[in-house]
Amino acid sequence: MTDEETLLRVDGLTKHFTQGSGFVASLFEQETVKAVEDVSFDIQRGETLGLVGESGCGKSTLARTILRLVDPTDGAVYFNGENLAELSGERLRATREDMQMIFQDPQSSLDPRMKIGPIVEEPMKAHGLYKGERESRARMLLEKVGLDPQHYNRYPHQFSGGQRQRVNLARALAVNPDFIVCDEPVSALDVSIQAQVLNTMQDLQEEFGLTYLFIAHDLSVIRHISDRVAVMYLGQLVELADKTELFENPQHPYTQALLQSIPVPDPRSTGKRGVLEGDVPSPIDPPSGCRFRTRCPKLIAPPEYDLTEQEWSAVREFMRAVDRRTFEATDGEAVRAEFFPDGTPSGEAGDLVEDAIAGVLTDDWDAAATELLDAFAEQSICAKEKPDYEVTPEHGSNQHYAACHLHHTGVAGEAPQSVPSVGDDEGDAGVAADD
Ligand SMILES: Nc1ncnc2c1ncn2[C@@H]1O[C@H](COP(=O)(O)OP(=O)(O)OP(=O)(O)O)[C@@H](O)[C@H]1O
Repeated sequence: MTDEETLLRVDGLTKHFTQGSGFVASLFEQETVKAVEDVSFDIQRGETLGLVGESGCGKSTLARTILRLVDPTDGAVYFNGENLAELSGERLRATREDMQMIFQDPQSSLDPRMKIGPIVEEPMKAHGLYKGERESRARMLLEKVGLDPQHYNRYPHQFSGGQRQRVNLARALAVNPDFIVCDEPVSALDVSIQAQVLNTMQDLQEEFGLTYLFIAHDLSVIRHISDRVAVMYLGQLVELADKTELFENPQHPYTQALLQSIPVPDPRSTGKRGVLEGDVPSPIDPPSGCRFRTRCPKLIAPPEYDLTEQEWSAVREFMRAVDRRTFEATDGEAVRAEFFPDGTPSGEAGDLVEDAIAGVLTDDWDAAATELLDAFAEQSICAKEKPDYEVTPEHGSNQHYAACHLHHTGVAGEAPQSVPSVGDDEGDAGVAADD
């Protein structure tokens, strides 16, 4: 891809929030929420980059930082090759016109006292554009987004949720932008009308040559609209690939878990769905190395113990169960039978496991968990290094980024598996087609 094709370049973008301010807060150690950490990607002209991740993983903060609604802690955003931080005056004003945003809640983003025509005209006025032709442009845009231009004088409450989001679309288009950040634009809408609004957005993209950064937590929505997909976990990008590549050949265990947790409408399917274990850690003190490692079913064994895959799997399960106190510990034999039916490992690893079993039997869960985590989890490459790998794609030729150490050449272990496709190629599972 040439620079000509790149509309937006995000380079090492980082946003930390420091809790509390003022004199009293300054007397205490301040907690820093690491909401976005070292995120980099490009968006090509005319494409839709889908950004997906669980609630709280930093999607909105990333979007707001890209648009400079909040200042970044570190990193840079280049739009049309220009560093946004270095723009001022007329260039900054013109760039702000080119970058618009649509939010999740179509109701609260529309002033209930204003008619929809003037709502659409508002950005034109704010930017001093289209004088003398604002009303005709507003009517034209209402029609383009699928509304009746005759409804120019109606109020937002006279429209359905889907129609109100269409008003928002018309307003975002008012100043003829190149780039629109869409932050969960259909999440608040009934599933039955989501596909209609998404289809309109795709039509508008083609007609107006738009580029979208499309944020959603719903993978079926992401699959419907995206050309490429970026997956975010706890403030960081974990995977980025072409849509087909990401859905058919996911390489990060977090992406795989997300895909496996999409409900499949098949009553015969009894397979265990990929429900993620444990809670998302706090962004105030995120795990070192790979932030997903504390929940990762494929955490890599520390090399020093020379465990078989089966032994490591048992140790990993036991370590997590002790940490989360998910079992009763009254009898050592019962604990061994539950976690190590083939016997505890030999050597140092086995001694550590036996120590931990003794610990939980005397109700010293914290010490047992700390010992196991320090000896095993913290010694894994997953805890020691930030993963950063390019994978050869199986579908298409675009870059496939996967932040998982299973792609490290020195790592022996189970390679990430692809998961079954979750729908047809149009990817409309869960998104109905009618307005
Ligand atoms: N102004 C702020 N001050 C402190 N922490 C914040 C602020 N804004 C966001 N955060 C924190 O940053 C993290 C990321 O939040 P963000 O809203 O970006 O996530 P998200 O993925 O968009 O979630 P959702 O889908 O629920 O909106 C969260 O832990 C959140 O509590």
